[in-house]
Amino acid sequence: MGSMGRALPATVDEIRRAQRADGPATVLGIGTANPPTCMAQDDYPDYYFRVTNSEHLTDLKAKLTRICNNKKSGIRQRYLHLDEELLAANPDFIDRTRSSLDARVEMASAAVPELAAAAAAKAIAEWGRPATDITHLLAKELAENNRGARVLVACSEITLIAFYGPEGGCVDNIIGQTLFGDGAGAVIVGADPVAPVERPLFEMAFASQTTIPETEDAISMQISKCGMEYHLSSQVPRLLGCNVERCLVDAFRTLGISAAWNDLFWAIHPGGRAILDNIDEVLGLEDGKLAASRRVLSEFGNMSGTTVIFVLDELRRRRAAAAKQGGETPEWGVMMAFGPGITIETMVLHAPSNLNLEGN
Ligand SMILES: CC(C)(COP(=O)(O)OP(=O)(O)OC[C@H]1O[C@@H](n2cnc3c(N)ncnc32)[C@H](O)[C@@H]1OP(=O)(O)O)[C@@H](O)C(=O)NCCC(=O)NCCSC(=O)/C=C/c1ccc(O)cc1
Repeated sequence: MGSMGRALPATVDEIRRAQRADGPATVLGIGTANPPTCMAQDDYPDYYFRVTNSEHLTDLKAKLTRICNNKKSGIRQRYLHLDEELLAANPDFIDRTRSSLDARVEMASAAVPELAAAAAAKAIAEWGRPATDITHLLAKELAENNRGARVLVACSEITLIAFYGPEGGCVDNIIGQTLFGDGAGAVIVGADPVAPVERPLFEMAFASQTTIPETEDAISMQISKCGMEYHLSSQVPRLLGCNVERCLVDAFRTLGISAAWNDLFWAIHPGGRAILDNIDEVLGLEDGKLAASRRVLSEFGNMSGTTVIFVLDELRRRRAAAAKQGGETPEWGVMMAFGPGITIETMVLHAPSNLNLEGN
C-alpha cells in the first residue's frame, strides 16, 4: 500500500474531539407566531354552541361556561385558525360522524407550515445569521455532536383537526375544545456561540424523557375518517403532580447539583390551570415562580408541544425586565413539557447572562 502523501491525523480521539462541539447546546434565538383570529375565553361557550348549532344542549353549555370562566380556567384568550368563515365553508367539521379528515388535512397542510415559517423567521432574525447557515432541523444531541451545527426547531400546532360540535361527544373531548389554542414556536440551537453575532440565551445542561407507567390512555388521540379526537383523563393533573418531583430529583442528582426548587427559574408546560396548581403545591413553589407559564396559558391557551417555547420566550422577557430593575434572577432553571404517554420531558437550563435575554 502506498503512502497517502501527508501525515495521518493523530488519533481517533482527536478526530472525535474536532468533530464535536466544546460547549453545551445553547438556545440562540426564539420566535413565536399565532393565527390572526383571537377568541376571548369568556365568549367561547356562546360562540361554540352557536356555530355548532347546539344551543339546545343547555346543561352542557352551562358546564362549559363554568369551566371557561376566566379565573377558573386561567385562560383569557386563545388564537384559532378555524374561524367562523372557514367553519361555514366546511360544515362537516361540526359533526363527529361526517367524513372530514381529508378536508381537515388539506387545510392543516397549508396552515401548519405557514405558521411554523412565521415563527422560524422571527427566531432567525433574533439569531442574527442568514437562514442558509441552519444545518439541521431537529436538537441538543445534534448541536453537541456536530461542531458548528445550527439547528432550527419549529413546532406548529393547529387544532382544526380536532374541532367538533358537542353533540355525541365525551365530556373530556368537549372540555378539550376550551383548552387548546393554535400557535407556532421556533428556536435556534447551537453550541459554542460565535460572538458578537450569536448570543447565548439558555444553555441546555441536561435533558431526559420519561413516561409514567400505565398512563397510555390518560392523554390519547384517535384519528378516524372524521378527524382526530383526543381524550383527557380527569386524573392528568394528579398524575403529573405525583411524578414531576422524581424527574427533577433525578436530573439534579445526575448533574451533581443540589438545588432548592425556589432557587430556580421555571418554564413548565401549562397543560391546564389545575396542572400548574398541582405542581406549585407538590414542589412548594413561591408565588410567581410559574408566572411565565400562567401568563402564556392566559394569553394563548394550551398549544400542545409548542407552548413551552412561548413559555421560554415569556420567561426570558421577564428575566430581562427583572435584571434591568436590579433584581436577582436565578442562574439555573428547569423546562418541563408533558404529552401523550404520559410523557414528561425535563431539561435543566443555565442562563449564562441576563444581558442576552431581551429578544426582539
Ligand atoms: C381547567 C380544568 C379543565 C377545569 O378546572 P375547574 O374549572 O377548576 O374545575 P374542575 O377540575 O372541578 O372540573 C369542572 C368539571 O369538569 C369535569 N372535568 C374536568 N376535567 C375533566 C376531564 N378530563 N374529563 C371529564 N371531565 C372533566 C369535572 O369533573 C367537573 O365536572 P362537574 O363536577 O360536573 O362540574 C382543569 O380541570 C384542568 O386544568 N385540567 C387539566 C387539563 C388537562 O388534562 N390538560 C393536559 C392536556 S394534554 C397536553 O397538555 C399536551 C398535549 C400534547 C399533545 C401532543 C404533543 O405532541 C405534545 C403535547
